Amino acid sequence: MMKKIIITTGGTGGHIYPALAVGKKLLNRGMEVLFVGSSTRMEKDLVPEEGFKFLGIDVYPFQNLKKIPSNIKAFLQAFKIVKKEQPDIIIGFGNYISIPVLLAGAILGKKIYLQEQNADLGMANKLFYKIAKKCFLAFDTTYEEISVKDQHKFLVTGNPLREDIYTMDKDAERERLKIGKDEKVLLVTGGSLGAKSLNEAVIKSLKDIYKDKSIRIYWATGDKNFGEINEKLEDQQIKVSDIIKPYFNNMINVMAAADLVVCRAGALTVSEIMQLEKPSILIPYNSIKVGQYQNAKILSENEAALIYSDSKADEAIEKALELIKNDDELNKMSRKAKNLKKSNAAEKIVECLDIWRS
Ligand SMILES: CC(=O)N[C@H]1[C@@H](OP(=O)(O)OP(=O)(O)OC[C@H]2O[C@@H](n3ccc(=O)[nH]c3=O)[C@H](O)[C@@H]2O)O[C@H](CO)[C@@H](O)[C@@H]1O
Repeated sequence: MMKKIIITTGGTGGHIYPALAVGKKLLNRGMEVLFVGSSTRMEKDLVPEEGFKFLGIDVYPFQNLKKIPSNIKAFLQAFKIVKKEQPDIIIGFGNYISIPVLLAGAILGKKIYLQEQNADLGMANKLFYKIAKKCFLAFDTTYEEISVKDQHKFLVTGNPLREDIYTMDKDAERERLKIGKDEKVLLVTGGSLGAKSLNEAVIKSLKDIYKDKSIRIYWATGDKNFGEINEKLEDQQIKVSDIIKPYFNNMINVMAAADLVVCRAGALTVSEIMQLEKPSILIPYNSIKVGQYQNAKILSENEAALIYSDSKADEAIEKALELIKNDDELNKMSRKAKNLKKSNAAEKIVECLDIWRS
């Protein structure tokens, strides 16, 4: 009989893309896959666009006490879904959004698996790993921090990335983007939501960057800031073209073509940097809650990246413009990033799931 898997996740690209990567592997191997996420956030569009069945529940961050009634409702919605669908397993990809389905799954005695994208275990995964069959980790450092008695619950696989990244070639992508032989590509990205401080720093230097014909910038601004940025650039008489966009659907291709990446330290971006062997300058989002500094440290402690604080975003851009001209240093950083990569995580995760016996 066809096995059924519920995947639960949402909120940001960093939680959704790895879930989609695993979902696709499962579909290809003949499994039935159902996604459950928030009815209001990115996953409600992203997941169906990728051809998956999606059910939305009305879940909100648990710190928001006003939302308690709504979250009770979300749990009841999740309970109904799990009871009706009778999945063989449930896989949670972190975020508060995954909590109602995982809780329902636990009560109904379902096999639970987890995936943690970040260096530090997030709240949802901390809550559930003890009852899970396995929690798949992106980074070795996370495993090393876990108490010895719990380590058997964890397996380091790397982050599941979009499949095409594993065959991506820098020269081919540069050709496709019509990048000249002597042109240096600087990619600036604030993650799936954009980064205000980073955007402001870029605006300040954009005229200089444009003047320097040897540098081509690709800049993902995020949706929120794009309108405002557009106005500011118009004031400076800079034309927004296809290299400055709120969001790049072809981010992996642009990153493959890049010589240097300046970005936040979301876990997926960090894993993509490793996979594509890119030197980077990281400006972690400065909320302790999301743990981006810990992600950034993995690259910087291995000399593959430099870290700047949010308040030093201007300096980070200045440094980027200097570093991008230093091939020796870029090559060295690239080699260090290469040492950290862990390929084919989705495949490894799927192999470990207890669904292959009839
Ligand atoms: C503010 C916040 O809560 N951030 C969290 C969120 O990050 P967030 O979703 O911002 O960041 P990630 O770097 O993990 O993932 C972003 C993903 O979106 C893609 N992308 C991004 C921009 C773009 O224009 N096009 C595009 O395709 C990237 O290639 C990447 O695959 O989830 C991550 C994974 O749990 C966490 O590490 C972050 O701390």
